[in-house]
Amino acid sequence: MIRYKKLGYVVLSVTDLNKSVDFYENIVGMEFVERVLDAAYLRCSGDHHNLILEQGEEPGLKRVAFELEKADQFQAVFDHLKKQGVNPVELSAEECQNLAQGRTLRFKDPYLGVTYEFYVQIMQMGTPFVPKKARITRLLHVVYETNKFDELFDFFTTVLNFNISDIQGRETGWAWLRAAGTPFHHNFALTKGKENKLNHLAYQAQRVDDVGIQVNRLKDNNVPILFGPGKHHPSGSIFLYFADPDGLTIEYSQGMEEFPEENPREPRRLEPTMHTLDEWGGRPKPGWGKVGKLIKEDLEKVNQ
Ligand SMILES: CC(C)C(=O)/C=C/C(C(=O)O)=C(/O)C(=O)O
Ligand SMILES: [Fe+2]
Repeated sequence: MIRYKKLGYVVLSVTDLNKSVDFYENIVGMEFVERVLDAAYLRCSGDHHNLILEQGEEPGLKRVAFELEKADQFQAVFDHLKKQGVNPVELSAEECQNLAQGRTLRFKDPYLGVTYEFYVQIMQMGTPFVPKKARITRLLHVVYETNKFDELFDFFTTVLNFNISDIQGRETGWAWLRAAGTPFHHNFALTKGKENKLNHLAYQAQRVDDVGIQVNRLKDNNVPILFGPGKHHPSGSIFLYFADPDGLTIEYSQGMEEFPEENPREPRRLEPTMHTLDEWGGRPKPGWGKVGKLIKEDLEKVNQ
């Protein structure tokens, strides 16, 4: 079965590339690596990229990329996805080189048509990532709102080998999932909704101080705070949500629960209360999770 090293990066479509590069570098705290035509690569680790921003018509999520645990698993994963009828496409050596990655495959989930990418051996930069602003340590998770909750839940847990960390039942369904091999409470989460859209992206903040520092940086730069600081009951993390230049919801998350590989705790069914949402009693602003199209990519263009 598939095992993962981490959630590696996402590709976002943004309406003003220059403005968004400035935001993700100087407000979120990533490091700009390079720009190739209408795409900008940024990092928050030793990897060549942990975020690709692409100039687009509307803001949204174009691709979610996971690094596989080991390079020698690539072919078995490709064959597994093919057997599951997911129709993976392997990128050409030239495409992979352009992406500064090793072997790379892409496929679409059969329900929302979002593009997923599994890759190995991303280029390691010559110098370590040194946070200039708040100490962010990784891209932590992606959360969708979807009206295909049950289908996606099954797809991630049975086909893609994601473990269930917690669920929240009934109409406000939530599921927090972790890719097999990774320790964090969730690197992917789903919430039931009327639409199919990106709810938010989260970066891990190293210390509580980094959340506090970010509150003041957002205020000093007139960046809208959408929710928090607060404390999420599911992962126990302290959170702070804010809007990027297009209104996409970005989260700083500190102190997320980590699961051991051996004998992890059982998933819980959490009560759908405001306490689950924020143990400190806060409420999200109307803009929270509002903006973020799930943008379908044309996989036929891969390798053209
Ligand atoms: C908004 C829901 C109900 C919630 O509680 C979210 C929890 C967490 C967490 O516990 O870390 C998230 O970060 C999340 O779902 O993204
Ligand atoms: Fe989150």
